[in-house]
Amino acid sequence: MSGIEVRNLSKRYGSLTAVDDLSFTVRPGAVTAFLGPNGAGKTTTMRMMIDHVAPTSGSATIGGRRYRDLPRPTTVVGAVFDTASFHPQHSARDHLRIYAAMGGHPDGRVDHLLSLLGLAGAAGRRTGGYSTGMRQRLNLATALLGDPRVLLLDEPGNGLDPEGLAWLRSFLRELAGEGRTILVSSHVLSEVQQAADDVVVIGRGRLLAAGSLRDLPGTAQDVLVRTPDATELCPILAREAHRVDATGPEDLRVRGLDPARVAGLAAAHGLRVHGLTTEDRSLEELFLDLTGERTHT
Ligand SMILES: Nc1ncnc2c1ncn2[C@@H]1O[C@H](COP(=O)(O)OP(=O)(O)OP(=O)(O)O)[C@@H](O)[C@H]1O
Repeated sequence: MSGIEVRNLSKRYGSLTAVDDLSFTVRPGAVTAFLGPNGAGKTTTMRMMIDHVAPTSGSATIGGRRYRDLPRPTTVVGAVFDTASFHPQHSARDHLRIYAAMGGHPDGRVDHLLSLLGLAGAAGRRTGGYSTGMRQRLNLATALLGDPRVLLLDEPGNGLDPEGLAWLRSFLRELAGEGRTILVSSHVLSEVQQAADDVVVIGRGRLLAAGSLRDLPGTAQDVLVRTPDATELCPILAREAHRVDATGPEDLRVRGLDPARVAGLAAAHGLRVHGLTTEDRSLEELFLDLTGERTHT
């Protein structure tokens, strides 16, 4: 088993609570998007998973063990952080050889990874002249040296162009298809949405939502109700719905109830419904709602 379990994890820096009693799991064989606006605590959480930062309280385990208790951690977990840097005079091949030697990984992994990540042609060039996209690929190659079952990627899409992002998404899907556990953070949902099976959303260090993308409340559909009896119907729907908003004198937007249930509740109370339509909500909207970066109308 190589899932990640985060339990009541907190990190305080003086009076600032960067991570606030977080609990969630990340399963193998899936891409889990770790989402939250800048400063939400994503990097701090991921760094606590690999002992770069000591938790104030709580724990993070990988396959049931703390990182420090793993016998050869780089064969279990590969991590890529935004701040990773390379010696500008070293070529990508030099860089990977050094890290392979340090981790005790076979030298043969170096050329394998260079070609897997599309860097074979540039392998002899000094990394000082690499583009952002090439650096991100080299970061990934470094993390994959130990053929780890778990990958922690902190904002790997930063600075990538649309083509690079598309490549990254399909690469992550491939890795998850091999049964690996992939946790990938981003503050831009659209970067990872198409690649993700699951999401963990945090804001100000706290968990806002976690689970399968499909099962998250609100990712399905909103029901738009046109009714002259909006005032009466609104509180009735609100008892069962996730949320009901009056969008006009005769219009309600209902989240978390299917159209048949909305119609059924109206009929049961003798209230009139003149129109019932559904509207898909994008995860982007859900994300903005959850993180409070947009007030709902
Ligand atoms: N070493 C530190 N000392 C003090 N405060 C810190 C430290 N590291 C992080 N913080 C603070 O903790 C909070 C969470 O930061 P963190 O980098 O984990 O967020 P993030 O979600 O990864 O954001 P970003 O996407 O901007 O990296 C921020 O307010 C940050 O300023």
